[in-house]
Amino acid sequence: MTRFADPASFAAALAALPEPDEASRTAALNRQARLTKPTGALGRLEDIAVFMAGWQGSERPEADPVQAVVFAGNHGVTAQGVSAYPPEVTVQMVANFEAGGAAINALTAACGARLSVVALDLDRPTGDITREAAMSAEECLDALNQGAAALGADTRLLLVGEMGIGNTTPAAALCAAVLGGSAQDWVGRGTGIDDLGLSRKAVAVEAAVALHSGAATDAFETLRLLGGREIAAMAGAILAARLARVPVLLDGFIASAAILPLLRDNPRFTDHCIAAHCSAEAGHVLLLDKLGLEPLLHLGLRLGEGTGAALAVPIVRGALATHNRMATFDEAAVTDKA
Ligand SMILES: Cc1cc2ncn([C@H]3O[C@H](COP(=O)(O)O)[C@@H](O)[C@H]3O)c2cc1C
Ligand SMILES: O=C(O)c1cccnc1
Repeated sequence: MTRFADPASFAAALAALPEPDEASRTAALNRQARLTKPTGALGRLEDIAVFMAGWQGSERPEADPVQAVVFAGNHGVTAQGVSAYPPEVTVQMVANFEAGGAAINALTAACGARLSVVALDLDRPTGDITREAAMSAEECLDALNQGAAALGADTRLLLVGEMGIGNTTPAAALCAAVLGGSAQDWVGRGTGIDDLGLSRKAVAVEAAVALHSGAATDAFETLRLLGGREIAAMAGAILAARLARVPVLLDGFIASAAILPLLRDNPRFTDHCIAAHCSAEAGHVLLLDKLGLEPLLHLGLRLGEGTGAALAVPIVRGALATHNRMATFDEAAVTDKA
């Protein structure tokens, strides 16, 4: 199990990422070329099968067990009036996840994924990022480690989601700090905030970036100063998945923003990630573009929780079903192209 002893060991892990197994990738590519279909006719499903083969180190990879984890955290920046809903909804939704009543419960049941929920110190919101650091180094390290610890030993495909009222604000601040641009480029309506709320949100993001961006020079400090507990936990889980060569289906704007500081420190970081969808949150299109990821789905979701990732699981299952079960030209006695 991955555990980061200190910020330096987190940075060291990020600097030495494992790569996919080239022999398995090549074997999977060769198999795709022999299956009974015109070359390339399964489009992106072929890429997904080869991607899974490389990370799993197997010519015929499997998706199961598929594991979904929802991380929950609270945010001091909600004091700035940046969300349409009150912060107590975070803990109430954790109870709803545990009772099976949230969208992610329905969607993980529908796609055949195990679901667990990790609530991170909900009674201790992070610092208001417009005024202070979100977390101390100890708190940030703990959140990263709780994320890393959530990865199941047998997981073959990881889905990471979040719940945290106000968290589209730190997510936008991470984007503005790492990628530049104005706060307006990165803020969106989140849970459905009105025009006045949206302008308060832009002001909050601007203030947070002005206060912290000079010190937010590496992934750890950026997550610590501008992120949140569930944001750091997602980053920790996605890094632990990489270290275990487990591919990740990325969810929406917040999950994508969580890995942005890691990508800045290691430009190969997203190699084990598939963007499941492009959310309706305004900055997500631009963020995915900067991450170099092409989303599988455009469904207008703006929920988080890992819902978009769960909806993409059947696509991965379809990719592996065709890859593993189709007959080759030889097996089916079908004439290949000349
Ligand atoms: C009932 C409810 C369930 C949710 N599930 C996810 N979110 C989503 O909305 C929040 C982010 O939006 P903002 O930054 O505007 O607060 C996060 O908790 C996110 O997971 C929810 C929000 C609500 C209200
Ligand atoms: O894209 C997301 O993940 C998102 C968007 C709005 C609200 N909550 C989550």
